[in-house]
Amino acid sequence: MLNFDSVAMRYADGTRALDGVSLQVPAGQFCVVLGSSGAGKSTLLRMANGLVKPTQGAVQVEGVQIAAASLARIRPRIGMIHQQFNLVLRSTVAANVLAGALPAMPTWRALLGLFSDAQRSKACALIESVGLQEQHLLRRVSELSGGQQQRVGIARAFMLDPPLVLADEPVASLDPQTSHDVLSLLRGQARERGTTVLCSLHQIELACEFADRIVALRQGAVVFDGAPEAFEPKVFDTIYGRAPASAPQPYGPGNEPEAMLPLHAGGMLELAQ
Ligand SMILES: Nc1ncnc2c1ncn2[C@@H]1O[C@H](COP(=O)(O)OP(=O)(O)OP(=O)(O)O)[C@@H](O)[C@H]1O
Repeated sequence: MLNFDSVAMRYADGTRALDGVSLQVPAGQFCVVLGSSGAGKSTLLRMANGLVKPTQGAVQVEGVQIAAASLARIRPRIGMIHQQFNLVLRSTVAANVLAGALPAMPTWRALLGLFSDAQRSKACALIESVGLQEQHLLRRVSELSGGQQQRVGIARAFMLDPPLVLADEPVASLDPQTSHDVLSLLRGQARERGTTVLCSLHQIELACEFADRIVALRQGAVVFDGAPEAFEPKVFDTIYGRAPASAPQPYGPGNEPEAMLPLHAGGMLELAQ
């Protein structure tokens, strides 16, 4: 579904954000990119929808290489969920969710806001499926809590039934309980549709609870790639330079990850110093 082929990113000021990252995310996988601030998570996710062009290597979505010429074809196949929600605060919940359909609409219809009945019905169904009630439909987004706003963001991301969703620290600005609820919702929506998700997070506990696979970055390089239960305190130390506050909860019986692709037994890569 998503392939990063030896990608590197060196920004104009010389910052090396990514350094030779190779990663293949198969269809249907919930893959969490974990790392401390500045590790390169956002850069990696932004490469996957063409917002950042790698200075080395290439990215393919569904086998199509991301390039200026292919972006119009690829973008409607990717749903985006943002840390700061990126909603139009003065607009209603319904209008924000409908905006998720814009990338696939002819420009003139998009400009006039000419959504079809099918699109309106779909938006209503999505709003309900993310746990918002009918009375929320015409409420301004600015009146909602952070957790409710991110539910709107999730509904918008699924409006075109994209096979791939990129979630860039979707719970970074939410409290722990709301973070858990929102990630659970995202995971449920993705599982229901077989959607592939690449999601960046800071919180190891959430990564271990919801990911099929964890890819940990440190200083732009992959230092771990494997199943949550293989994520040992040693790896945590490598990423964050300290021990976890509480031991991550591994998957238990009946809650095994569906798909995982450790690079080799145990999923450990050489640990960067
Ligand atoms: N446009 C830019 N120009 C220069 N340097 C940048 C740019 N964007 C990001 N960087 C740098 O690249 C490195 C990786 O940044 P990135 O935002 O990808 O990390 P991150 O893991 O997402 O961090 P955070 O968790 O704080 O969002 C950092 O050192 C950052 O300062």
